[in-house]
Amino acid sequence: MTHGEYDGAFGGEPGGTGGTAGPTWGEPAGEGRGDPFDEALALANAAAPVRVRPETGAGAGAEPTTVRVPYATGETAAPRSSTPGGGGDVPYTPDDPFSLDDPAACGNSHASSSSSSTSGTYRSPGHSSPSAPSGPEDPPAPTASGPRPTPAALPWHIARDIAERAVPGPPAPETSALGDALGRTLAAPLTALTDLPSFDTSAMDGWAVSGPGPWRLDHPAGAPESGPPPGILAGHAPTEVLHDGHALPIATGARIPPGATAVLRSEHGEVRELSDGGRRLYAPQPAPPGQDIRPRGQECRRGDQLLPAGALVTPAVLGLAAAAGYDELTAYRRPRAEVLVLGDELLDHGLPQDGRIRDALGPMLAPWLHALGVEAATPRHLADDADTLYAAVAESTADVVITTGGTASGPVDHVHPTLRRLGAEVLVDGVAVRPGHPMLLARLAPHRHLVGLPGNPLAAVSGLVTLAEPLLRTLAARPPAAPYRTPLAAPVHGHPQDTRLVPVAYREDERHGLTAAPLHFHGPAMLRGIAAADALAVVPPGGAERGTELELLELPWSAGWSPVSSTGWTAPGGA
Ligand SMILES: Nc1nc2c(c(=O)[nH]1)N[C@H]1C(S)=C(S)[C@@H](COP(=O)(O)OP(=O)(O)OC[C@H]3O[C@@H](n4cnc5c(N)ncnc54)[C@H](O)[C@@H]3O)O[C@H]1N2
Ligand code: MOO
Repeated sequence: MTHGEYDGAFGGEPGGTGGTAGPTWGEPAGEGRGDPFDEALALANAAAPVRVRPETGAGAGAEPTTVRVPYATGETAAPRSSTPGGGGDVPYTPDDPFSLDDPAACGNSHASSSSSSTSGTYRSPGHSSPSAPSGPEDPPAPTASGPRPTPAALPWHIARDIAERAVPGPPAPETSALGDALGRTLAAPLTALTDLPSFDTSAMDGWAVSGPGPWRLDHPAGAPESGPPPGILAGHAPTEVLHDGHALPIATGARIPPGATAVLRSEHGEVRELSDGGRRLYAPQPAPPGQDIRPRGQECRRGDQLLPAGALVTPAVLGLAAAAGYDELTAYRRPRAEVLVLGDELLDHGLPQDGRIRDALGPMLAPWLHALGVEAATPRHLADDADTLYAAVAESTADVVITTGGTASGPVDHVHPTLRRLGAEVLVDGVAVRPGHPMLLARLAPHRHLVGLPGNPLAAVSGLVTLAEPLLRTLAARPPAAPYRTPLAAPVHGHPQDTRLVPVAYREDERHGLTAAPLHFHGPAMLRGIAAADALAVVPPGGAERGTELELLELPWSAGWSPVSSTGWTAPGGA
């Protein structure tokens, strides 16, 4: 299929994105403080210009050029064709900043607002923590419209680092019933409460034998005199000693009787009737001592560490813990997230009509959060109303409130004004990443945060993996995914200054082995690419050639993380 998706994600004003005209946010840049975290936070609130242009690569040395992107224009670039199938995207041409899917949304940086006003209500990290919001009635709602001061977009890796370190660690661990621990992180090592197996166990159906054969087949004590000997079944606790030259039928998993030296599989032995009425067991091969016996403690001894603290409780871990004698586990509780979907244009069912579209984020975010080990209540769709948003955020009891939409500076983009009204401390206000650069992270109270995802659906995914995932990972005490790099199956063009996150699918390549093939339909308003993707490739400014090894962010369902369903948490005010 030939199609021409091109996100055009790099028109606009690169200099603006880089924060060349950053206003004062209350505290100077943290030069010389030594702590990269403080410095990164200072970047987010920098008074001084912050440049994110790469030192090397395609954008190196180039002066930022101002490219005006018509916001509402009749001009529409004709779809370009690109190579069918595989991947790679259309090269960036600086004189044509138009996106085929949405020129305005991506071309023009949110940083292009040139207001030099300062924000007295944003608090820099150096200020004392804001108190928890008191209620929807105070203070008054500021208006959403009008230019917003230009924050400095943070480099993508720094923004992720800030999100990961926005909380010092997880809340205190809890002890829960075994099943409730699924998807959580162990707060203490899993130590065997018993030997495993806890007794010498038959590994096969057959006969427990003592010494070399042939063996006289005993009739177990208490068994009926007629009929085949029932033998020792799993769950029995044989006490009678099996003497040398004797055998007893035994089932897989049954406890080996005292005196037995081996197990002979049923298919390896033959029973013959004797003239005295007894029966004898013959085997063509000898039964060496220990054959088909699982010795007590073979897997572990009581007190052995089976898993370290910090291990993710997967279904397999639940099984191991049960086998090792656990009824409860002590693990970090799942962080609670509340998703607030903003936008009067959104429909929750049926076909898009009359300028209204389906909400693509509500159905996507809750299960995505579950896959990250987060307890996410059913997303709430809020009207585009400042007071409604203020009340919902102020009253939320979630560890992390995740909003979608309303991050830009349109007439009904209420997220920034609401944060100012709440006295929130903005930790990240814009990230040098495409799509999704208007994403934000704010501290509402010492242990409550808000992640503002842009409304364009792939931009929201970008915000989710950039800011929400690292924050929630720290809250859940989950380790970061192991760094993963894979060669590109096709070239990917880059933004001059910003990182790009591009959906990719794994493909076998004759030359490079397993590769990441860039997918089409990666425009900020599109989900078609990500829905077919295994991962997001982190494309550095300037782009990458075929064969270049790029960092990949695997999607939760391809990385093998355990999905966890929501377990009955209902957000206050939630349906
Ligand atoms: N003057 C400027 N305008 C915009 C800029 C800018 O820098 N200057 N940035 C653009 C970029 S980039 C993005 S991304 C968006 C972010 O906008 P918001 O976060 O304020 O989101 P909305 O305006 O509410 O919506 C944007 C877009 O996404 C659609 N949307 C919203 N929610 C959903 C949903 N749940 N499911 C499906 N689609 C959704 C919405 O209808 C809009 O089409 O701002 C640009 N503007
Ligand atoms: O175009 Mo925006 O980059 O979707 O974030």
